[in-house]
Amino acid sequence: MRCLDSFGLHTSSTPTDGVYPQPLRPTLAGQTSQFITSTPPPVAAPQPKVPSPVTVVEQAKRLAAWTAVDRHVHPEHKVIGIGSGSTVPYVVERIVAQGKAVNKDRVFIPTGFQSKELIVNAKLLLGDVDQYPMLDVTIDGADEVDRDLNAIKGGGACHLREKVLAEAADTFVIVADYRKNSEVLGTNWTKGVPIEVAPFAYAKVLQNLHLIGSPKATLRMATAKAGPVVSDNGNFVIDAPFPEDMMRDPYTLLTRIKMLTGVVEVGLFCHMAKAAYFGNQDGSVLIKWHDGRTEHVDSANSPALPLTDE
Ligand SMILES: O=C[C@H](O)[C@H](O)[C@H](O)COP(=O)(O)O
Repeated sequence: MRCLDSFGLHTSSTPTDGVYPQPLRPTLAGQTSQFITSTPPPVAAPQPKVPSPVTVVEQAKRLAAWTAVDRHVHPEHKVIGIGSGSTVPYVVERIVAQGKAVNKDRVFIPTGFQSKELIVNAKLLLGDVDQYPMLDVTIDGADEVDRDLNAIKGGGACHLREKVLAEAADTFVIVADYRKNSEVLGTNWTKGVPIEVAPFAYAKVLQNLHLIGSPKATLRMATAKAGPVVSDNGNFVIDAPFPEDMMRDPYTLLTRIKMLTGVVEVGLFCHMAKAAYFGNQDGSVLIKWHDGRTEHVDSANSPALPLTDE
């Protein structure tokens, strides 16, 4: 059943005063209680199950992913790139739903450890980009996308492989929830541009970044390990926030950072995506195309989704 209309509009299930009857207090035998002698208070109707904010975001991710797969992963596509992050599992979910027959002679290329696990666990055929350097389509998430479809990627430190697979694909498509849709990069994603660096060069690159306009650039530290985050390629990651005027021209910024010796790859994806799909809170999907067109798929035409707490 499609029931997306209540998406996110009522997010609290905490009873408010007056909604639920007060509990009856135990009474001594023979003693009269106001609750027993007076008319019982009205009993509130059962509350509909409403999604928590987390579920609304997850449903938005899933809507974007499913819609993008429906439109861009066709039966004739045999080599498919699978990106990284929390939106991509829904991409794999929808591809699996296309059926065993269509998937049996497809090969799936991961952008890192996480997507490799997704592919293997879904019992899809795993390949690598050195065997398949030309992909039909790559679908991936993003940390933020601007009005020209430039994207910040690398919040999960996967942007080197992600960029290789995006560039190797005939079609590169971004899937995300509504929070990632911006006019200018750096508006919502304020942690900075992820920059993968050769470990021995990190201090020198940090100095360079401070000088070119990111005084707060820092080495990304691990949270469940002492020391820095180490990428799937054995490198370190720097997060470099830049002022808005520099973020307004991400391609120039990308080329400046990439010229710093020791930088392996920059999490700015400029002029790469053909389309970006954003799942919205109301169950609709906004599609931004590379040529500036936008398209709005309303909830009635979006793929049907179960609205359950997951
Ligand atoms: O390195 C990680 C990737 O660039 C992800 O695609 C990006 O962080 C978006 O992830 P999510 O879908 O979890 O927001």
